[in-house]
Amino acid sequence: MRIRLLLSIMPKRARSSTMESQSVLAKAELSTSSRSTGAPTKKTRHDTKFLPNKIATAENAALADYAPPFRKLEELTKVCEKLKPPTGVCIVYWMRMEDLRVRDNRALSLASAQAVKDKVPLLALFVLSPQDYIAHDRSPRRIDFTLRNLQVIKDTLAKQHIPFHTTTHAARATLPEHVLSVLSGWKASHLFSNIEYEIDELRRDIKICELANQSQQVKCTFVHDRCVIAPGKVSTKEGKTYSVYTPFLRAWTPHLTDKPDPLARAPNPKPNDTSIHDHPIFGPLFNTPVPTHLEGFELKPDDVETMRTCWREGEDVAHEMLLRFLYTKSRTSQFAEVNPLAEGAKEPQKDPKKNSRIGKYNEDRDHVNADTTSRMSPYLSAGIISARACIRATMELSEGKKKVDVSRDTGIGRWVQEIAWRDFYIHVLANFPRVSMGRPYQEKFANVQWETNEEQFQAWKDGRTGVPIVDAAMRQGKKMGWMHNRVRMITTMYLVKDLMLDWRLGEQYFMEILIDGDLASNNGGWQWSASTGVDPVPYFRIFNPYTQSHKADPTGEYIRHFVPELANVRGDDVHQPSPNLAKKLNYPVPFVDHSEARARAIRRYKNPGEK
Ligand SMILES: Cc1cc2nc3c(=O)[nH]c(=O)nc-3n(C[C@H](O)[C@H](O)[C@H](O)COP(=O)(O)OP(=O)(O)OC[C@H]3O[C@@H](n4cnc5c(N)ncnc54)[C@H](O)[C@@H]3O)c2cc1C
Repeated sequence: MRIRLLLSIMPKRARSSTMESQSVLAKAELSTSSRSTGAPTKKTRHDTKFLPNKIATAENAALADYAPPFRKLEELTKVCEKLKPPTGVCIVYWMRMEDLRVRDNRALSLASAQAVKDKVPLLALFVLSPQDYIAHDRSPRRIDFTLRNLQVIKDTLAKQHIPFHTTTHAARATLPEHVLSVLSGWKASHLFSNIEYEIDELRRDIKICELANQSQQVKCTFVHDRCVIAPGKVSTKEGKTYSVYTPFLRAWTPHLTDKPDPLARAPNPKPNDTSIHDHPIFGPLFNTPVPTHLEGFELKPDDVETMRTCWREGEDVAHEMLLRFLYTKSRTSQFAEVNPLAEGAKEPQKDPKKNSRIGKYNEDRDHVNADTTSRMSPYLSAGIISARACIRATMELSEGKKKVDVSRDTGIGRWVQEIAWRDFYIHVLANFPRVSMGRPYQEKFANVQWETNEEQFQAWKDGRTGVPIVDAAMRQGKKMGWMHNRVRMITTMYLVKDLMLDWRLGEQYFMEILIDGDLASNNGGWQWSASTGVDPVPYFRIFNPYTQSHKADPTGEYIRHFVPELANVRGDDVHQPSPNLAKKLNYPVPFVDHSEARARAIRRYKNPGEK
């Protein structure tokens, strides 16, 4: 029944190849997507015949949870370690979408060490996979950001005489064979990569390991790099994965002092010999261009400008953003679509531990009317800076104290806890693949009855629900490709509990517009608000969007900026304009009464399957 209800409206992200057959949903995705005013478009898909299946059956999700591909990859990696490949003429580092950096990159560092040991050159590879981007709802903004960063990486590596080759491979099912054939053409003996924990990516790497083990030509090494503490390391006494954050954090913290040191900086790659430029195959790789755009993922012209202003590419920028957060104070003039690193946007603080953005993070982090948070998420989710580099920097701020501050009472400690949330959701993703498969973590809520209302869903996307804080946030997302955490929580809760629309619709939409779209954190956030996830908000604790609005935007400046209809409204009215005022200002009135909607949501969650 639920599926049938969804069919009429539901465009859904797919992560797994063992999905229920729902090509109808996929077709709906192509026809009813979020491509209206202002949002980046996917006008021409790279491959319109590619219609990924959408939601896994409960049985398939349970099977995947029972034997997570992540565990299988770990086992296979051990087998690979024993392989003795024939002598090759190069070593290859395969960069993927979540480790777009040269500094402090474990797989790249290991690949370089192997190249030095074998006295052969190091080569770097990136494969653009448009079908994966369609299946995973990658936003054009994220793809554009990736391409911009790849260009920086190509230039950086070229200075070290390391060629960086970017190719495009259309059919994602044959990506493993494609990568191995590139390696074979280059006569590579070793392949190094950082692990990606999404189910499709894990299955792809498993296939590569299996093929490489069969052929005995290439030794594959997949290493943990994305988290501060690797998935699998933090477990309960019974060896299980934590599904509640607080005990996870308690168990996570002692691992920070493990040996080998999880915070240690991975050495930078060593340069190749300059003679590589004369090599008949490797030399020309220096000249292969990084594409400036990918068909089907082009940005709208005005979006190009905003993305380049708000989210500049490159590792240096990521590190500068971090320093800005650690040493300068937040500004009301910086909460919106401006260059965060513009001259005058920063002002070093005398006592940063108290006065900087991080110093005030504990008190201010939920305020959206200033740039109170780091804005590191686009850089962290694309791996342009490592999470461990962020933690190391907080230690330097704590006057070189050896221990990492994880206290709830300090700004630094609170911020480190947010990085731990990031780890938490990645650990969940690795160990409970069901969250990659469109299933609720808590299967008991799979049958909650959703409304099917395209008009309301569209109004939510467009920021025209008549609830100012929701509308401001949705317009911020559309404009900037980024939203503050607090308003992500408010807007998601509003879609799910007030409008009673399926959380997966919103999850997909966020992926399509955000530049920091990341399956683990996005799914974690959505399932938190939908009360279906690991450690979620209880279903009966429903945000009142108007109370939340006062707390998040105490001055109303954020609403006035993003909702120009309300630009001249002062006082409480900006949070909840009366119907008369709304009419006068050509601003919508809400679709639902909050207390009635709240009662409806509680009823439906209490009795899944019933209206
Ligand atoms: C519904 C929903 C969807 C979200 N989708 C994403 C997403 O696609 N990508 C993404 O990176 N984050 C996502 N988050 C988490 C969070 O909202 C953003 O990481 C944060 O707003 C980014 O701003 P910042 O870098 O200034 O964060 P800061 O407050 O400065 O935090 C520092 C870093 O900690 C991590 N972090 C902070 N809060 C969380 C959290 N709740 N869960 C996981 N990691 C966290 C991020 O890497 C962030 O950059 C989502 C949250 C919700 C509620």
